[in-house]
Amino acid sequence: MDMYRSLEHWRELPAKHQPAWPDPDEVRRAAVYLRSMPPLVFAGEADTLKAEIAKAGRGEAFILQGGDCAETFADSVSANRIRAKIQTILQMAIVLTYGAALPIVKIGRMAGQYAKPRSNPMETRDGVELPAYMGDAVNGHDFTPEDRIPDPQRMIDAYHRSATTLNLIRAFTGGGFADMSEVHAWNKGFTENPAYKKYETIAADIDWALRFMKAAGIDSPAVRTVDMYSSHEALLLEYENAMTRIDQRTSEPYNTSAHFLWIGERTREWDGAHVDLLSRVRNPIGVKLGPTSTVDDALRLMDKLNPDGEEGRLTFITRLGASQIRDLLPSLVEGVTKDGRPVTWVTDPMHGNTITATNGYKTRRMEDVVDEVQGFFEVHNALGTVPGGVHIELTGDSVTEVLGGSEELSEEILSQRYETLVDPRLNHGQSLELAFLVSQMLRARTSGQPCE
Ligand SMILES: O=C[C@H](O)[C@H](O)COP(=O)(O)O
Ligand SMILES: C=C(OP(=O)(O)O)C(=O)O
Ligand SMILES: [Mn+2]
Repeated sequence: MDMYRSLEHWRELPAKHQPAWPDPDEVRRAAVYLRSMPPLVFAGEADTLKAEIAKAGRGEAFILQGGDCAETFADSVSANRIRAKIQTILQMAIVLTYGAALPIVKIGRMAGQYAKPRSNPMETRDGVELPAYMGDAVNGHDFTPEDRIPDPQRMIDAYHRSATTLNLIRAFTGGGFADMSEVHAWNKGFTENPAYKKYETIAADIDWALRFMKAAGIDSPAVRTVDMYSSHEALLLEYENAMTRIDQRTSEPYNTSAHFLWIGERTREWDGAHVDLLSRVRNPIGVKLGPTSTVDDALRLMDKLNPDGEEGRLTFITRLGASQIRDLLPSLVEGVTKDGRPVTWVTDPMHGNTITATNGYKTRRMEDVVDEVQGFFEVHNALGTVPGGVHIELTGDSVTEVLGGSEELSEEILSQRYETLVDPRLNHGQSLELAFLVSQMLRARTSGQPCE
């Protein structure tokens, strides 16, 4: 099969969770437009990220991937909200760097996280049935036929909004905003909140380390700028296909919509369209593995997505749930390790821990999130394998969507600022708290001391 034909092979395979676009001609026109537009990322950047992910797989770096469950077009015009998210990720990264004594690979669920698979394709309210909200790249959230009917023009909007968000990410992370001392100063502000005072000692230690670096004249560009990569779930096949281009350097296909793409738990069939589409591009790729995943599934995915065992190419993002990770993860890791082809293991402690509060809100408990990460470390430490990173749904704002944490967010408070359109996100404080806790787990691992 020639390359151009093989890139379209996914069209012959079963494809789950695709919108019921009313007019196929409009979809084709949108795809033609997208194909005519410039790439959002450069293939060389995806290669650099692949090398970073390879390091995380070997235990020489640690991945922090975070952002909204579903980005929205409304938020994409708010520089403040985007900046708050970037700031949160940078603040978390500095804490993790200190704990791990390793570089942190920063990947946003940003600049393209606009499409969502839903449990039910339809939503019914007061006897009226409409298509479920599938993310701003597909339809609108308002419960009206005008909003909910999938509109291919939205894929074009998603492209433009991804471009402006990515531009802001590049500007902030390269333009002085990411200066380590600045970022650390924000963290000191965080530990001034009485709820988070217990992390003051670590913040003071980081402060001391930074002063030492300054005194010793360590002032490389790495202290003032950071690399931050973009990622999203590669759900919309027409969009991802249109953004797939041949790299002029290597003559290989790359998905140029983001540096890192992942395949969701609901579309990860090894013989399905999503796996086929991503099997043909050279970006680093992730696959979510939920509680029903078997070793056989993992091996088939490796055969399809990384047959030659290229380091950094394939990341398994497990999302097993706090109550199951200690039972389910060991056999998956053992089976994959026995195969010998490398993968990078990342934990998503969000999606296996979703619950419904007694007042009906879709939420998660911070203690479950922390426990799943703890279980992830325990399993890898016991097996002698490498916990390569964390994948978190978060925002930089003070929303009230996840229960618990040191600010003890309760069910009654959820309604105050419940703003997510799909899944509950850690707020700014909860995200930083998680970073402090994971930093302690990383430090315990590096130093060989048990975590308190
Ligand atoms: O983000 C993940 C899924 O898209 C989301 O959890 C699905 O949510 P639903 O069960 O409300 O459809
Ligand atoms: C859809 C998501 O997760 P999963 O595929 O793990 O359910 C997500 O990451 O928002
Ligand atoms: Mn989600």
